[in-house]
Amino acid sequence: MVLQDLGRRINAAVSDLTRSQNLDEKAFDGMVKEICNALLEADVNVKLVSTLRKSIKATVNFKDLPPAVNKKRLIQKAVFDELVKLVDPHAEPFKPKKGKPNVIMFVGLQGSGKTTTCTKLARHYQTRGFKSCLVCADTFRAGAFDQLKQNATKAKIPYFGSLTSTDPALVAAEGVAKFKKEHFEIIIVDTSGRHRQEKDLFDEMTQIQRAITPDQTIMVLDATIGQQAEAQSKAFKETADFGSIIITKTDGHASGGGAISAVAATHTPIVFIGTGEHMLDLERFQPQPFVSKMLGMGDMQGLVEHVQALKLDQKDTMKHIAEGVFTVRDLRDQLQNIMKMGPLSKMAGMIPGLNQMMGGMDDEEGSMKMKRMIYICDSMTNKELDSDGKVFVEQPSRMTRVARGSGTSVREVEELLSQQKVMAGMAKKMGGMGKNMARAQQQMGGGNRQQQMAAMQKRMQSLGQGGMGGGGMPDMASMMKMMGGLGGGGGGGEGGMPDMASMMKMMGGMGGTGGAGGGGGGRGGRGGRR
Ligand SMILES: Nc1nc2c(ncn2[C@@H]2O[C@H](COP(=O)(O)OP(=O)(O)OP(=O)(O)O)[C@@H](O)[C@H]2O)c(=O)[nH]1
Repeated sequence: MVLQDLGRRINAAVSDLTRSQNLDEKAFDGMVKEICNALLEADVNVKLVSTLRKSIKATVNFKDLPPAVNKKRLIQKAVFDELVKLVDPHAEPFKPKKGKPNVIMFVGLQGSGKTTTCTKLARHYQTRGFKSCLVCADTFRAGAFDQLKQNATKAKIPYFGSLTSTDPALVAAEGVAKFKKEHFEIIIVDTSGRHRQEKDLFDEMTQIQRAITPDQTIMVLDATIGQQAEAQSKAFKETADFGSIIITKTDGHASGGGAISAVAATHTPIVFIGTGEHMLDLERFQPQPFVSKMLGMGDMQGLVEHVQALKLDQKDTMKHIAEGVFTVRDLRDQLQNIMKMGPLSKMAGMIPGLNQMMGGMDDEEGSMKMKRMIYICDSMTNKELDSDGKVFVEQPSRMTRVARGSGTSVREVEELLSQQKVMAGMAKKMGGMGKNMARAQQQMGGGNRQQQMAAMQKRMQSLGQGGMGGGGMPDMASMMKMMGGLGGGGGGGEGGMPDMASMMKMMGGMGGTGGAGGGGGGRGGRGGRR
């Protein structure tokens, strides 16, 4: 996404300055200029850029800086804070209430991604325990109801609409009344769009609004519309007075700055951003984590939320690990969990520094590698799956059978068993930790969450030094679970940072770029035949 390019440019400008020997006012001015150019090229409104420039200069106030002050940190912080201010409307976003109907109406131009986003949002709330449903009040575009129906069915969300009615306000009112009666908590109403804002569209919007009196109106803005975003959102604001914005298609090649400027123009919070066409491609928007991610500093809070929302099934694996066991089936379950998380490149954006590290790592290659590993597991018997893998040492001919059955090679089966052995070695050590969990918790309990996280990281690190050194298969999901439990209030990139070295090692082993055999280093790693 181009916002990442923007982040990279800003980062480079700050890093160049802070690395240079001559940190004088001229160099500082040059950095501010480069940041402003990058923002302007990303379509951020010129007035906003000018304000940002003045604020950075005023905060740093280069002339009056006493020599003892750590200029580098001050400059970095000023740039970060000003970028956060740029996307922070200082308005509280709407929070739906449990146990009562929350009617949410969507508005936006045709093709902005309304229908897709309605379903994503309904699913988002559904997974968080809200009884959610969808109403299609788009009677303008033929096929709109069908599209909503298809999306809703896929996401298992109840829906309402009409193939015959031509009165959107009536359909909306009927749908909302029906779902209120059925005690739905989130009722999302999709409305029609037009190619441009025109009188008919705005009349229709006000009629629907009057008919359903929504608790929240959300405007959907396409990130690709650039500078027009500001005028468009102002026009919608005057008519429909929306309370939140969702920016879609931030995964594309859009500059995105126009949409960001709309926040400032309307003093309205962005609540979510669309990051792809898939149902799960919706991320909660918060100014600090957003800027962190844009600058390549990661978004740990987003990552934890993403993983929690997936509701990964890992009860058995966690129990096994606590007992010091890790079976072939556990490995299979972990592979499945990792595949659910979405493309590695997306996850990498949330993990500080990982994007740069990933370099040429290819999503498709990594995912194909994992799929083949799952095929291997699926060709095993239940007894083999629930074993510690030693059965294959006792009966090597089974490896050939499994390879044949899964359409893979004996080498790949060996690699998988090596991974499992590495993980089993780790589990054995963690088993001790499980037994001593009460004591460990007591040890960690005194501190705050960040201290708890640090304690846990230390544990992971000490385990990782032995077991994962050889490019062992990741236990990413368990790691995430630990982070989920500990890092809830992380505050984005600056909050609880995970142990990046371990994380990257884990991710590195996953990419399928040659290291899967686990041949090197670690005590638990070995690539050879058992
Ligand atoms: N890449 C990407 N595509 C998206 C995103 N959100 C929506 N889309 C795509 O944008 C296109 C238009 O989305 P719709 O949901 O049909 O748009 P709409 O605003 O409902 O359109 P009307 O019903 O005609 O008003 C579809 O192909 C979606 O898959 C996103 O975040 N990223």
